[in-house]
Amino acid sequence: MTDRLRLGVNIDHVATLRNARGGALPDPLRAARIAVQAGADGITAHLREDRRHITDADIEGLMETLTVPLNFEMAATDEMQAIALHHRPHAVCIVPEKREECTTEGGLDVARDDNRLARFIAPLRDAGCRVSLFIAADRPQIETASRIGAQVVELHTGAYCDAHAEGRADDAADELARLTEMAALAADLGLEVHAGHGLTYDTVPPVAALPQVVELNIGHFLIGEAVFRGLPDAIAEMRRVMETARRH
Ligand SMILES: CC(=O)[C@@H](O)[C@H](O)COP(=O)(O)O
Ligand SMILES: NCC(=O)COP(=O)(O)O
Repeated sequence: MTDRLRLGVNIDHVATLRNARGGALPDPLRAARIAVQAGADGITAHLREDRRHITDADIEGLMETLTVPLNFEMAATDEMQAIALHHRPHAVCIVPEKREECTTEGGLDVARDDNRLARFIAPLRDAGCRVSLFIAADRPQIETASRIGAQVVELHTGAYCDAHAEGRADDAADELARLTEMAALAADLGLEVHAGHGLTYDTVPPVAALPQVVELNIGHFLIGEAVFRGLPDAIAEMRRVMETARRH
């Protein structure tokens, strides 16, 4: 298998660090530029409703300066829809959000909220954005995503990564089997398949090796790793690990 797997670098946590002190540093836009120079195919940024990391000004700056596609992550709210329709980023990835959560805890419940989400994504598609739904690797979610007109699904890899990190090898294997089966189902239904959340150098290889997966979005680990080895090197190593897994 030789198809190049795209890497989207999520810069949320550069903004987390900036916001810890207020002010302008470290600058997420600079991180985005460096990520692109280091081999990122796209930039991902999540404008949370509480603006805990990425801000409206960050999104505006990314739209003005990015030379690669922006994957704009947002909740399915009227406020976020208006922002997306104003900027018209390359991709809009709709994610579930709970204000009190530490990070995105699960996938969007597309199966239960199908009618509302169908109405919600239609204008985004009409505006030329690729609509992606961030979902668990679960058959009803994937079938509904396809039925309501999403072009892309991003499979949540958090449960797999958590099981791996906690040494629950059997659970990690089960989660990986689920990702494998559901990536195939999504592709069969004509959906473009992405994956992400919590991926590291250790957990990325089997996900990168899934032939249906064409894009990985990775952030928290890379920004953490950048503290020790620098952002270009952290990203270059991720590319190397992904490409090695893809070749085998
Ligand atoms: C949707 C997703 O998995 C992440 O891209 C998202 O950005 C997570 O939110 P935090 O970055 O706030 O943890
Ligand atoms: N959608 C997943 C993403 O953008 C990155 O998630 P993480 O690597 O920050 O956990």
